[in-house]
Amino acid sequence: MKDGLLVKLCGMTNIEDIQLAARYGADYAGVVTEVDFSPRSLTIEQAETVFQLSPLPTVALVYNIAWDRLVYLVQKLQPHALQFLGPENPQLLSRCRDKFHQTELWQSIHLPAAEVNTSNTNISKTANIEAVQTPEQLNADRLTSNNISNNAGNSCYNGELLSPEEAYILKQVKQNMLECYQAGANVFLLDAATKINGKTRFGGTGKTVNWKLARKLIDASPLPVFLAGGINPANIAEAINKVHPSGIDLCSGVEALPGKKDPGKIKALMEGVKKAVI
Ligand SMILES: O=C(O)c1ccccc1NCC(=O)[C@H](O)[C@H](O)COP(=O)(O)O
Repeated sequence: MKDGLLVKLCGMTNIEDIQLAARYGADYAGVVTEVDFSPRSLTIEQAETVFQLSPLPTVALVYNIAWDRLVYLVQKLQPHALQFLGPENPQLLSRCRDKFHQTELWQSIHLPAAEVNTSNTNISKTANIEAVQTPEQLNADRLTSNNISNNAGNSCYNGELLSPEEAYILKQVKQNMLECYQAGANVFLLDAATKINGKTRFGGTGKTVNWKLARKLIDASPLPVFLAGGINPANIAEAINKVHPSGIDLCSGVEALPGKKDPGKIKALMEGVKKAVI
């Protein structure tokens, strides 16, 4: 990875937007690939030209993709990195580590959206998953009130008081990050999971995460961590200064409409980055 604060602009659907991002100094272009719940998703076939022509290192974002299709994706698109949007899956990371030697493995780590009041009652209304059935959804499961209620009592981390719910999430997420690191992950991205229209969304939500938790996870992480979730030109400097990430990752905050970037917003964002890191 490069030195300095890194910028990944995500949800790219066309080469013009990636060229624009490169001109303004972004470091990575993220393309959501075969994710049916994203309005910005491209099929592998649609993404081919974008990956071939990209002036920036590309990150292919996937969710619950079949193994054969993933192998095909890597052969066809040859991304710089694969980013797994699904809940942490050390077995999958290990399998990819063994198979794809040239490809970095990036893992999204989901936290509740910041405006979610993490009291038991509200968590069950907003971040709880109504049908937690598969092992892949364990990440979402850890946000549920049942889990949290077993961990009552305030905890203190680095002198700062955390609510019982925050302390619970911190402990669980640190453990998951450790397992992913041991399985071969190269980068983590902290992003918001939130319910929109009754469905839990694992990214592209425009919602910020709990920055206090994010900072603590970054301080404890053995790997570089990007901060994602609801970052935009107006809050970028504060995000960098408060959270100290290795990089930032954003999508909707620099869009004119879903899937189309806004040059003015990208320019304003990159100016904010420069101001914050000087
Ligand atoms: O961008 C999407 O449409 C998307 C949908 C589902 C999962 C992930 C998605 N994007 C992944 C990203 O890396 C985004 O940059 C990240 O989630 C932050 O999005 P935003 O809050 O809109 O900046």
